[in-house]
Order: sequence, then structure tokens, then C-alpha cells
Amino acid sequence: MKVVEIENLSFGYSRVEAPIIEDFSFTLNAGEIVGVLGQSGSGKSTLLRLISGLEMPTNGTIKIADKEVVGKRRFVQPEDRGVGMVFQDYALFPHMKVKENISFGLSRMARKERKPRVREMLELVQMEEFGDRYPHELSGGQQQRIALARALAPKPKLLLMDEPFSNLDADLKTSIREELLSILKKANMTCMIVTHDRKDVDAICDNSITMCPLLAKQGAAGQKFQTLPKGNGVFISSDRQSHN
Ligand SMILES: Nc1ncnc2c1ncn2[C@@H]1O[C@H](COP(=O)(O)OP(=O)(O)OP(=O)(O)O)[C@@H](O)[C@H]1O
Repeated sequence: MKVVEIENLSFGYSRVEAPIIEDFSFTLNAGEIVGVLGQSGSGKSTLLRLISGLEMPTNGTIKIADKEVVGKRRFVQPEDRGVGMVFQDYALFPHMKVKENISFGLSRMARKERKPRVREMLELVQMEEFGDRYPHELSGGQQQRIALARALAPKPKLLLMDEPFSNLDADLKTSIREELLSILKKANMTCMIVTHDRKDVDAICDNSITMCPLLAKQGAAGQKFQTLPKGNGVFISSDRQSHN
């Protein structure tokens, strides 16, 4: 089953400047983990923002788990897309305990199911004893695991991670990568991970794509592609300079 189907997606932050993403098509199968690589400014975060509904494309369609969330006359709000996000800075609420952070996104779940779900998520990330702590009482790696638990708690169909390791030191990164892979596979999660670090892709991802403005400049924009085995990622997206 396809969890993500993107057709001919285009987007620019302003009408007067060249698009950041142009005629981009892409599919992702259930349970697949794909790395999104590419130089700074190539549009990696923008792609995640479009999929999650934080930006509206100028053209194209996006389906998530067979449901059209972006189309000619359709724009489904972020909270209705079934997409979880983990950001670079984890974005945990500082004034809320760990368990409150995790249950934050569970308002649509029946009240009696929320507590067991929070417990289940704490178990999944092996932090059962940390539920009553505040984020500032946790290490960077622990905060990262809680951010992951929070994103997974509402049972998203797709998980988007934007540079999830960039705040961790090198030693911690290695162990967290292994943990993350095991958690994602246990949850059979379909996932896109934006990263600067090819080691993240080698350790975690089944496939990768590379946002490559240069190739777009050479006329590759508009080419459709599936994800390729890691190491053979291809282009996407044009950038501003290519249109100047
Ligand atoms: N809110 C915004 N308004 C205008 N331009 C923006 C906005 N956000 C990003 N951009 C521009 O869009 C382009 C793509 O940005 P994006 O953040 O998607 O790149 P990225 O590949 O994720 O970069 P990095 O690896 O540095 O995080 C850049 O040229 C950036 O300056």
C-alpha cells in the first residue's frame, strides 16, 4: 500500500520569486523509511511542510494513505492529515510534564484510552519512569525520545522528522539512530527523515532522495521517480537561483 503519493507538486514562498519545488512527484510505501538529503536551502523542510499542511502548494496533489489531502479544490488541515512531526528542537512544551506532553495530541481519543496510550508510548521509547519529569530535567537524547513518543501517540499514518539528530553529540547519535530504527520498525511506521548526514540514512533509511537544485537546472525537474535504494538518491526541486 502507498502511504504517500505526490503528483506534480509545485510551491514558492512568493509569487514574484522562482519556485522552491517544481513539478515534483514521489511515492512512499507503507513501512518504508526514506531519507531526504540535499544541500542547505534546497527545499527539504519545505517539502515536509507541504506534506504536513503547513504550506499550501501552487499546484499538484498529495494523497496520504489513499486520501487526497491536497488537490484542485481540496486542502485538508494539518490536524486532519494523520501526519506526525518531530522537529530539530523537539518542540516539547516546557511547562508540561513528559506524560502531559505525550497526551497533548490525544484529544480525539476516548478519555479512558489516553492514559494507557501514554504508558504504551513511554514503554516503546523505554522511558516508563520519566513520565512525571519536565523536559528540562531530561537529557537531549531523552527529549528526542519523548518528542518521538508524542508524535507517535495519535497513531499517525506517516511520520515526518526534520533534522531529528542535529542537537545530539556524535556518541549519542549512534545509539539514538539504532533506537530510532528499532522503534520505527516496531511501530511499522512510514517515515521521511530530513538530514544533512548521510550516516543517518545509512543507519536508518531503506531509501533516500536528494534534493538537488543543480540537476533541476539541467532540466530534470518534472521527472517522476520512485525512491531508490539508499546511495542512489536522485534529484528533486528547483531553487531560486536556477531561475534568475
Ligand atoms: N518562510 C519562508 N519565507 C520565504 N522563504 C523561505 C521561507 N522558508 C524557507 N524559505 C526559503 O526556501 C528555500 C528552501 O528552504 P528550506 O528550509 O526548505 O531548505 P532546506 O533544504 O530544509 O535547508 P536547510 O538544510 O538549511 O534546513 C530557501 O531558499 C529558504 O531561504
